[in-house]
Amino acid sequence: MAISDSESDVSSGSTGSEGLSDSSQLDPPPSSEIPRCIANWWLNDKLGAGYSGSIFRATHLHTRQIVALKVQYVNHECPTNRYERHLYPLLQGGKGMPRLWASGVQGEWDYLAIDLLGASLDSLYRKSGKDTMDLRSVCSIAMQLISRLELMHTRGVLHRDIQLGNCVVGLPPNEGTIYMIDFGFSKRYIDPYTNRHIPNSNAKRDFIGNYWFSSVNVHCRGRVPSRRDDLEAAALMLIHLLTPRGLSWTRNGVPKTSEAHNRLKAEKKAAQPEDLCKGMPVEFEDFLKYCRRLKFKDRPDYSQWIEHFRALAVEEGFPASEDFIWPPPSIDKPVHPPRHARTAAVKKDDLADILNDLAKLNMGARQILGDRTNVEDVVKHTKADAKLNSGQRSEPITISSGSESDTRVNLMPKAYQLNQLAEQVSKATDNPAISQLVRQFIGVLKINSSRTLTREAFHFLDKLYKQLDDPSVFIKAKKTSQTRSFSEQVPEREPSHVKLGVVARLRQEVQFAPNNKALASMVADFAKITNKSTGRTVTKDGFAFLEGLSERLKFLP
Ligand SMILES: Nc1ncnc2c1ncn2[C@@H]1O[C@H](COP(=O)(O)OP(=O)(O)OP(=O)(O)O)[C@@H](O)[C@H]1O
Repeated sequence: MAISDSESDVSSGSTGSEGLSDSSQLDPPPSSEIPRCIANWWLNDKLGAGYSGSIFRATHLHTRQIVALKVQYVNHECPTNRYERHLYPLLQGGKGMPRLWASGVQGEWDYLAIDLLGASLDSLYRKSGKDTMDLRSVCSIAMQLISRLELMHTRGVLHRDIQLGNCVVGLPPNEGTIYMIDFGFSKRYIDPYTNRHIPNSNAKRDFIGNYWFSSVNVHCRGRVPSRRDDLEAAALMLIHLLTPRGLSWTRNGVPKTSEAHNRLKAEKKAAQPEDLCKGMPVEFEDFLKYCRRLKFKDRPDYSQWIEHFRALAVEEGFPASEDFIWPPPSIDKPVHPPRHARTAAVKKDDLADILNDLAKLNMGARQILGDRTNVEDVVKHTKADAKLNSGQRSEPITISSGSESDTRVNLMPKAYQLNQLAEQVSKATDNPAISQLVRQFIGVLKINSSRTLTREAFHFLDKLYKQLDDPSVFIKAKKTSQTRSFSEQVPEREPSHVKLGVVARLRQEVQFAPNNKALASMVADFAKITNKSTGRTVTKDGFAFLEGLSERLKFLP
């Protein structure tokens, strides 16, 4: 933890200054090293150290009980033990909350004796050497972390410093449980006397939290933290774990100057959920957006999100249990087969192929990929493996095996997204907006479940078709096209085997479409052909067509 924004000697990225004494008024530093024995606790090995103190494995001299002893110089400028000893009693007995066995001050040393726990997620993840964490582990962390926050919030307490280093696993037999630690920045948000929520305020306040995951509202806008901000921090932490090399603003270490801190804040503030979550299952983007939509005093719907992440794990072929299993079992051998042939993100090989296909589209000097840092990274990593596929027939990427009815519950987030996009596209009044919506549509298709066109996806295409087909919608905002649905147009009788040929042609032609009406007719052809094919699968050519459509819309008046 750091006392001011410009402190640099911290590794966790935590920082705070609210309610802390000015360093110029501090008592002199401790006259001696930490003793081997504090109160009745014999200090063994050091487990970790933070800005304000050190943690030791310690043994009780009489009972032989072993605990983690958090030791702090009593007049430290950031006296977090003093705050934590008042917070722990509120959290006792909850799953994943360490027990406080004793606390006090002896001589110059303030100590807390708490349950001895295992490694932090930060250290487990670092030691794994991987540049992303596996999806099953991230789903487990999501379920447990949201549950822990629900418990803390139900007891009237905000954590305010959610980060990997503050989530630790239990020791056997509790190694599947994730515990919250470090309540040094925690605060009651329910006034114990009035039982009311703390008030909001527009006055700028000192930042308390950590650089990596504190919410945009708290970190970048100086707002008062509430339940939504703990949840947003959890969302950012989960997204960080699934992003190759982590969120971009975490890659340069803790900012050493206030200029560097301002740059970090600007980067965090500008990062949109859809960009941060490219290539991830849609639940993560949905979750971040949900947290950001919450109002200051809103109670988050914890159980809904726990169930979304459980459903995601199950769809991936993993157990529904939230237990954290580390190291993760091989992803080649899920406990039961996935209900869909589905991966968390676009497979690296597929992605390289799709991007190669796109690169071959004649778009002149225009940059097709824009600023898609994550995608570029993945492409860089797969460069060696990427096959040039010129002249190859386009193959379906994946085929759905389940019927729509037996997957409806698990596909709720996808269906919801698609319905929202359909709604938005029917109200869009210019081509750049439609282009953006098509891009989002592609994102939802690629990352959620099998890449089939579901009923909701057809609904979106239908609305898109209508909007493109009727130029009058652009004259008066909010007018919705009266064009008939493409499914009502004269049906074509093409055998399913022509699909690949038609979509490949569409993909080529879309870049030269002279106007929206021509694009509308292409959308109708694409939807009809895909509807007729077995499994209604979107092929690589299909995705290239949609990408080309989105690009073309940017340049048509
Ligand atoms: N109960 C515990 N059992 C085992 N290890 C622990 C325990 N509590 C903390 N640790 C270890 O010590 C590290 C620091 O703990 P903690 O975050 O509570 O201290 P801090 O001084 O508040 O740190 P920071 O300044 O990083 O916030 C943790 O990341 C963890 O590795």
